[in-house]
Amino acid sequence: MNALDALRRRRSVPSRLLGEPGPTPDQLRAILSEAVRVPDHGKLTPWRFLRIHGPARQALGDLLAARALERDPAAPQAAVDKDRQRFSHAPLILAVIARLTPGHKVPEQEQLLSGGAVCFALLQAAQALGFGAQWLTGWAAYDPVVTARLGLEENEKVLGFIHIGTAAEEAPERQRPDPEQLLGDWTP
Ligand SMILES: Cc1cc2nc3c(=O)[nH]c(=O)nc-3n(C[C@H](O)[C@H](O)[C@H](O)COP(=O)(O)O)c2cc1C
Repeated sequence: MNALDALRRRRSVPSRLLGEPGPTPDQLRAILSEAVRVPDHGKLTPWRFLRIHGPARQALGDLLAARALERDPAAPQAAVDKDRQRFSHAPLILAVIARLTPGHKVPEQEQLLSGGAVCFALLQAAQALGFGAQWLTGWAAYDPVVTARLGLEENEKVLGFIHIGTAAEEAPERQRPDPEQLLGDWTP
């Protein structure tokens, strides 16, 4: 498959449809090597990865469930259970963490965008190796208690949890915007 075909066929696989096997250590290395090739103004490397796999997935789910009840003691049981299972489907989750340098001549927006490109590159590399993947955030990515437990520093943000695994079934295609509708000509 050429590169354009691969891009045309790209789509996310919902995390609940992702299971074993996940990437081998060599495949993970290949995926990460691809992801760090993103455009990065000023070579700041304004991102890092956190691997969540094995029993750490359930531990993070338990942490989320406890925090969900702390945030809202009346949270419905079904919602809390969903949070508990959030990281238990895909065998591997890579949290992409932005490491921002405030006040740098490379604006923070560009540092964040570079991290967004990393997230997308992870999806593409995982798909190129035959895996399914999905980029998720959810409330936990923005919750200060959860991010502190993930070990984030003051200048860091979760840009996404990239869930990677083997798709149990083909994901449905979603309707895509018509690019012609989005294209305008600048006229002087
Ligand atoms: C920054 C970001 C965060 C996202 N977070 C969620 C999320 O928390 N829950 C969700 O259902 N989809 C989320 N999505 C959407 C999915 O990643 C994905 O786009 C969607 O499942 C459609 O798949 P596609 O990649 O084939 O368009 C997010 C997308 C982005 C870019």
